[in-house]
Amino acid sequence: MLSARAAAASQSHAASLWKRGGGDAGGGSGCTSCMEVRRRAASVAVRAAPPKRVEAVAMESAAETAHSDKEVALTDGAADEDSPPEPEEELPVTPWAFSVASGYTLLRDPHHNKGLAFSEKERDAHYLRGLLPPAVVSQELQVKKIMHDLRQYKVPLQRYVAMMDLQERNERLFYKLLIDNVEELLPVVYTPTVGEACQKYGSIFRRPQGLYVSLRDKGKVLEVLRNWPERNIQVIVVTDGERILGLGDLGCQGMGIPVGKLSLYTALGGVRPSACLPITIDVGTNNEKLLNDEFYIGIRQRRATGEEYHELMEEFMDAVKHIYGEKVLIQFEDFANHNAFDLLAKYSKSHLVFNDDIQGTASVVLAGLLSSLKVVGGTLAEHTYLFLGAGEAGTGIAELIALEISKQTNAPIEECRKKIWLVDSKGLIVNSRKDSLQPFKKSWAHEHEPLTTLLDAVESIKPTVLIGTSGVGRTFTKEVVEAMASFNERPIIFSLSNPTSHSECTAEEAYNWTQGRAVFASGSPFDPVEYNGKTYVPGQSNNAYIFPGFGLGVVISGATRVHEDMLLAASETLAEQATQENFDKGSIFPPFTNIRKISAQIAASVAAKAYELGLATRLPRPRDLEKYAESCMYTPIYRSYR
Ligand SMILES: O=C([O-])CC(=O)C(=O)O
Ligand SMILES: [Mg+2]
Repeated sequence: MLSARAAAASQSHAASLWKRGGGDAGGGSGCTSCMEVRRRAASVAVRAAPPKRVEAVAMESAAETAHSDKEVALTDGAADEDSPPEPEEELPVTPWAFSVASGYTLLRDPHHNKGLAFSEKERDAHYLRGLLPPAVVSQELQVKKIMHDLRQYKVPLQRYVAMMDLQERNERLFYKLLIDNVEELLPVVYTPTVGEACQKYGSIFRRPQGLYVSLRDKGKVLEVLRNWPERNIQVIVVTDGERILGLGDLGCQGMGIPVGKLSLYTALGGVRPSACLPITIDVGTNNEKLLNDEFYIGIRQRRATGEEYHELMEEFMDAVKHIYGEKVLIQFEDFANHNAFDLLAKYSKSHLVFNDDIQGTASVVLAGLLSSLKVVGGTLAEHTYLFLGAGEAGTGIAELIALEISKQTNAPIEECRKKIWLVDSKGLIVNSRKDSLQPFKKSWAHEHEPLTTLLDAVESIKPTVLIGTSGVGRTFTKEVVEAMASFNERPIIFSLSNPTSHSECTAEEAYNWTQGRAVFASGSPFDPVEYNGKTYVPGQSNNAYIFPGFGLGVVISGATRVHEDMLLAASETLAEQATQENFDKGSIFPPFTNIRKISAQIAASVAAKAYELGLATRLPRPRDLEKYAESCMYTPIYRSYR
């Protein structure tokens, strides 16, 4: 947040622009400090406004400053000390004029709108009198009303659309609702409903919620990024839409995923909404259905590949660094295997990058395994692991398990990998297949006779842990699960593919086919299951437990790179949060209701690791990192604009 002086300075900048401005809202590159003005002073580029309204902005900014909490102070500090270098070239003068967010405009500004919660005094001060019905209500009552409305919708997609509308109308209320009702609303704004939303994104599209960078923008990506109205971005989630959850290529409509992930960054991890930037890279789609869909929102061509693809990605990555500096966390999300590993390997040398599907999923599953051990006994090294699916999630998890075993036993990583077996669409990954394997699978090719089915692999390897990351539903058949139950007292079975319809088996199947003995977790949520008079509450092994806290830890420490030890630290911290009470109910994860506390703990351990590794740049190191993380978290309580 700007200091009062800076706000006033910004305001005079706004005012002078107002004098200079030509009128209409529109695109075009924005002067970066004007972007600040737009956000900080709640200005909206619409039309020239009378000077007295400009004063109202200054008052509002001052009020916001007065109410600024640590969440804001942190970003201010960051902006002062660590502002990314200003671009060297001359910035174009924006043709925009700025009016202020008061009156009617204020009601349509989602960052500041409070609807009926504007007080009498605020209504007087901000030209709202008469624009709202007389009732003044609390934020709590607004939450109650919207939850009541949402529950009237029987179709999940209608709830999703209602939530997106709320986010566009009143951002703080959206986050308050999500935080206060996290268990109920996570499946609405996130998996599974977000999957259906992406499939139908063109039809339900109302307003853009992120930035679209398409092949047509080649050579102009910097300009595209400059059009985004925020300056101090801390986290970007970017997808190219090629592997959305387990649903495959959804092209440009994958945008629902970065939008959803970033709303969890804010709700679960406390990163300010204005510091989050959802991006979709549109290089076309190979999804014929979408190419023929009249409502499709992306470019209508088959996917660009090879040099053309990588040139656009490179231009994008360079532009991000140029505009936002080195400390913006770039989360790669739902890229296809054939790009995900290469992009991560390439850009982890030059950028602060994190692949959620490889690293985030690995970290949450490792946490799930560490707490499963408290239920089934043994050490990580004493178990045998079999995966169905050898893509980003499968190999990412496998590698993190091997790393943790190596850390615990001091054995070489190659030895530790031998405890872990993977099955892909062609069968068990074995040495004799090595030549034809994609590079990221090669380290999992062990000595064994070739086997083509999962059931054969289960019967031959006799794993204690079975993990599904195949993206294909119902592949853990009754025979497979019963085989697991025949040689394990407590088989560990994780069906991780998303959304729910792609889960390798349901929670009910896992409990029924093992007579309630399975230690089960899934990627998407399942309702509690009754079996033999006992209620089982299955845990959700979803990277949503990790990435919000992980990202917060990176941001508060000013880490410049992601290191695998930071992932291990996140896993260990999450594993410590599961209690005997959770185990008794059948879950190896704590409930999402505690997630903000858990995220602060994860952030603290990730930040501590970053300091230990010399990767943190925010100095001095706060003494109590958990308290510091908590104090930095965004809260959606309304501010007073008097
Ligand atoms: O989004 C989720 O629920 C988990 C995830 O990253 C994926 O399945 O790709
Ligand atoms: Mg993903």
